Parts: sequence; C-alpha cells; structure tokens
Amino acid sequence: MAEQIIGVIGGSGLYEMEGLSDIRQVRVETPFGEPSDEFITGTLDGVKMVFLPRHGRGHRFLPSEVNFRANVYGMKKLGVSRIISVSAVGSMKEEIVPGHIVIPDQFIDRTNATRANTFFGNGVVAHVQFADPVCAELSGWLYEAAVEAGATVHRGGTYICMEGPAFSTRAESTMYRSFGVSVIGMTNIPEAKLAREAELCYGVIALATDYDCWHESHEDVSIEAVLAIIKKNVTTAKMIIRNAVKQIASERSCPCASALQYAIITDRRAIADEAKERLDLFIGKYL
Ligand SMILES: CSC[C@H]1O[C@H](OP(=O)(O)O)[C@H](O)[C@@H]1O
Ligand SMILES: Nc1ncnc2[nH]cnc12
Repeated sequence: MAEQIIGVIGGSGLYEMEGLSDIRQVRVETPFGEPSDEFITGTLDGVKMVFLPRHGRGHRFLPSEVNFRANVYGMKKLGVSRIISVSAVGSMKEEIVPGHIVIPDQFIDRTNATRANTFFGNGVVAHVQFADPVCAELSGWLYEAAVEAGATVHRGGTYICMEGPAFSTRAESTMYRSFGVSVIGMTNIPEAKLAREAELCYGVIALATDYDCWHESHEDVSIEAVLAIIKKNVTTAKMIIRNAVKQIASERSCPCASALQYAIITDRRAIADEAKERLDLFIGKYL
C-alpha cells in the first residue's frame, strides 16, 4: 500500500505551515515553468505533507500570475494524492459571516482565459469530467475537521472565481449574488481543473473575510479588512488541516484517482515522443 502524501496550498495570509517535523525545502523543476516557491515537505502527526504558498513567500504573484500548472505538477511529482486549498474569500450571502468557514462544492468560472488551466494541448487532447469539481470525500473530511475545530462552517456552496486583481464593482457583486453563489475569490478555478487532470483530489477550506461590496451595512472589501480577519482565523485554518489529516484514509475510493482513464481522445499513435515525455507523469500509465 503506497503511503499517502497530503498537499496544502496556502492562500492569502497562509505562507507557512507550523507543526511540521522533518522539514525540507524542495525545488521542483517542471515542464511548465517555475512553481510559486520551493515546496516544504515534512510530517504532521506522522502523515507526510507538502506545503506550497500559492502566491509565493512574501505574496509576490497576482492571481493571474500564479503558475498553477507548475504548482500542481510539483505536487504530483512529489507524490501528493490529495490537495487541500486554503483560500480567502468574500461572502456573497448574509448568513456567511466574515470569520466563518465554507467548504465549497461548486465553482463558476469568471476568469478571462489568460490563465493556463490545462496540462493538455500541443499534441494531446483530453477532456476530464468536471461536473463535481471537488472531491466529495476530501470535502467531507474537511467539513468534519472544521466542526471539530469549533468553527462555524457551511457545507457546500458555489465559489465564483473572478479574474481580479481589482475587487468587483458593486454591479458585478450584485449580479453574482443573483447567481446564488456563496463566496467569491480569484484563485481556485485553475487549480481545481489542473488537480482533476492530474488525478489529484481537491478540496477547499474557504475562509470568509468580508462581504465584498454588496452589503449595505458593511464596509466595502479592502486588503486591510481581509488580512485582519485572516490573522484572527489562521489558527483555526491550521487546526482544521491538523484535524483533517488525522481522518483522511490512506487509500482513495473516489473517482478523482482515475479522472483521465477515458478522457484522452487523441489516438495514442499520434502522440509525439516529446508530448509523451512532457505529460508522462499524468498519461504514462494510459499509453
Ligand atoms: C488578499 S484578498 C484577494 C486575494 O485573496 C484570495 O487569495 P487566495 O485564494 O490565494 O487566498 C483571492 O483569491 C485573491 O487572490
Ligand atoms: N471580496 C473578495 N473578492 C475576491 N476575492 C476575495 N478574497 C477575499 N475577499 C475577496
């Protein structure tokens, strides 16, 4: 039985993971360029972990600049099978109060296609299923872990992913609310798509930091307010990860592990050696 390794991608305000032992800093080379930073490997209560700050240490990359492909590729290369994303989000519903946790189960993509969100192309075509964009099993563990941590947590909900970096206009915010979404952020869509293509489970701990700009009796979102809420709640986020890691089964019985099995449409004989090499980590077992 292969030992499981859990990946954590830390978002705004979460640039390191405390409590790891046997820590190493690992630089990973990928065919898709440079990841956001060096990966931190270690163990948390006996479970192997890999941590990466999404925007780099020092928060150097815009959401549109993050090399999501290199980040997810690096996780896969280091043997990760499940990714926990920690993300700051704006609340789009009255009942999701800043400080609450949401475990989203759906996404709407409002990014504008400048971000590379597939490993495929350049000679290999694949279409993975994405109807259920997060791993239900992993999300269930995250929910239980958040309850155990004493957080107020909302199970399920739609995360709308905007391009940014400017926050939404009031008209956009009102329109998104009319879609019925729960939270808004700028990062999770490319990550979730790439994780699915890489056959990795993906689950999100979304930390509501503000009411965006739609709420009449709350201030419009600002970085100052976002960081103040994160600072107050980062310990909860870390506790949720710690609780979840204890529960996560080592074997995977979810469909994420075989997402590519029927997704590659390109005739195997038409795939060039260069493409086989570039995508070997993902498609090698299907060729
Ligand atoms: C710092 S507020 C906007 C910023 O925060 C969120 O990032 P992440 O998902 O990495 O926590 C949001 O998506 C924006 O990138
Ligand atoms: N209101 C908001 N819009 C987009 N991303 C966010 N991240 C945190 N709050 C946000």
